[in-house]
Amino acid sequence: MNSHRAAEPPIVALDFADPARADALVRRLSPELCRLKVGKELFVRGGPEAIRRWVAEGWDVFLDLKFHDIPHTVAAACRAAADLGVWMVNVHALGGAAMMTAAREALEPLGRQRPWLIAVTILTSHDAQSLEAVGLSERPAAAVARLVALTHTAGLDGVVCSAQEAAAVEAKTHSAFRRVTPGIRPAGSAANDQRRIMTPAAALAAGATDLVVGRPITRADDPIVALMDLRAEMGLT
Ligand SMILES: O=C(O)c1cc(=O)[nH]c(=O)n1[C@@H]1O[C@H](COP(=O)(O)O)[C@@H](O)[C@H]1O
Repeated sequence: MNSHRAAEPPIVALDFADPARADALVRRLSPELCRLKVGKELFVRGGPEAIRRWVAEGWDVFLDLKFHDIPHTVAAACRAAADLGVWMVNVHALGGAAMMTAAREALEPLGRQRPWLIAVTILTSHDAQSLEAVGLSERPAAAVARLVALTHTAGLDGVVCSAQEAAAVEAKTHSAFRRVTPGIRPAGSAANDQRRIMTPAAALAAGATDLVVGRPITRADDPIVALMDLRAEMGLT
């Protein structure tokens, strides 16, 4: 457990159909309170403009497009993400070692300016049954462990996994290897389509380094109250 270290601010998943609504929420937040995640829906609807603006305003933006393609294409896409000034970018570990290595090598020339590069292991919406249906007959935790090893060997900065696997990831890598965990659900909130979930406090206790939270904040009656409650549960004031 990383109790000796203050938790990093949560990452708010801006999964909105209307870019103006995403911006309206961002206007009520501050970079000291949280980081921002832009995923497929907002990016396809709004494009890179808002990202450039938020980065210029001092926000840490995680561009979550989960690249998964041939190495050349993914490397070029990661470089394009870096050119937007984002703080973190992700690929799918299932794209393989050559793809992840190409992504890392595309970012390396940027030195300290480069974004963190992490790999999604097994989506938090999967359980053992749905994994089996796509041909992965191992338990989610075993599949995550295999993909963590591949990601670590490829030299990436961390993984996206469920908080249920965070402790095992830390044990197999090192404490600075990021364990970015979606599927965070405060006690009593709806799981929605997530299957491998944990509460914020339990996720931190299990060794998650970066908590990703979407609907429990963005669909709350008052997103600011929900964010402050989340921060309180994380031990942040
Ligand atoms: O890479 C991600 O961010 C991600 C990986 C994963 O395995 N599961 C997962 O839910 N996510 C993202 O994390 C966010 C979770 O949102 P909520 O389920 O609304 O809290 C969504 O934007 C997902 O796209």
